[in-house]
Amino acid sequence: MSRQDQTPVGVLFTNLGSPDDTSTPAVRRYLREFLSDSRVIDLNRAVWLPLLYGVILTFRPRKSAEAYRTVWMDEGSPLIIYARRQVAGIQAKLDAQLETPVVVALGMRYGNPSIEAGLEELHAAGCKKVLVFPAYPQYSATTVATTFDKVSEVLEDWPEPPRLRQINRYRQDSGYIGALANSVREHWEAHGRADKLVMSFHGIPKRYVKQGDPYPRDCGETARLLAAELGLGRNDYKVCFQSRFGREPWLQPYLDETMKAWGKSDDIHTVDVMCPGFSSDCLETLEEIKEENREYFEDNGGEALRYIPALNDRDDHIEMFTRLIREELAGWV
Ligand SMILES: C=CC1=C(C)c2cc3[nH]c(cc4nc(cc5[nH]c(cc1n2)c(C)c5CCC(=O)O)C(CCC(=O)O)=C4C)c(C)c3C=C
Ligand SMILES: [Fe+2]
Ligand SMILES: [Fe+2]
Repeated sequence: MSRQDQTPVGVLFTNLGSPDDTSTPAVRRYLREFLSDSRVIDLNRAVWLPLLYGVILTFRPRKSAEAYRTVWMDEGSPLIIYARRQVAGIQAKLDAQLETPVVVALGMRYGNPSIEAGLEELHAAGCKKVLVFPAYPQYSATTVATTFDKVSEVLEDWPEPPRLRQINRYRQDSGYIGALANSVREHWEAHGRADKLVMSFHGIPKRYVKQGDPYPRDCGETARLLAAELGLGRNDYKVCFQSRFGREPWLQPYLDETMKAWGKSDDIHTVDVMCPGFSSDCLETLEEIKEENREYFEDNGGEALRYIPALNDRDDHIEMFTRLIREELAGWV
């Protein structure tokens, strides 16, 4: 049977998503969808919705839109641009490596292109089997589980949903750890080695961890494996958590407090910061780390904070994604 005659298998590649543009109304629409998700904000709706609509969606969109404008690229949101390049790169490698046709579609949990649009694209291509792959190395209910929830919600209305498989994390994958280590070594070759390496992960509320979210354990495992791969001692690096949102305690140590304290210290002059939990650069890396936290460190007396880019569309990153997908498709292709 020729390749064209075979039923294709689908891959729905997903990430968080971004606003459609950097206008305040577009950012409000995006934040409304994001922050209405009860996996992200689990507070009682009668308490949360008045706060969301009354306070947060009134004041935050304008401020966030300004921040998005500082990172926006010619073709749009960095997160979406890199995700599109990842999808194109994976598609090209799968086409070259497999006999069975595989179609890779992009779907964002919030905003566009949506998960619904991605699933419909795969349906239109004739896929009856779909692998859902959220591009988060560490599992959290706030990111991975909500992606699977959304897929189920969309498929509830379909007369014949596809058969599904899922990838729910890849925190320990040797190709992932290897690509992170390569990116650090290349940064060191180009800029020299700073006094400290910070591995900064997006935080979540501590309460979610008490309720069973394994996310910080996943972050710790990635950090330990990466440190071993780079031959780092306990004092050469530090794990921090960024992007705190709201009043309750989040995972600690907080990156911003650490950068302020290190800026004031006498023995730390330079810091390299990387974000292993972000498969693509985005607002939270390009604005919050490369701009905001660099200022916290340097304005408090630090010499230089150098940001190590996310793995984005590096070939070793695309290769790792492609291999993971092939492993997960065993028996289907
Ligand atoms: C990588 C993993 C992520 C986890 C875990 C996560 C949890 C989480 N996030 C918020 C609140 C916000 N996050 C925002 C942006 C944002 N978050 C992630 C990833 C994770 N979030 C990414 C990749 C991005 C960037 C999106 C982009 O378009 O570039 C924002 C929006 C931006 C802003 O207004 O500041 C909020 C808000 C919570 C509450 C949470 C867990 C409970
Ligand atoms: Fe977030
Ligand atoms: Fe942020």
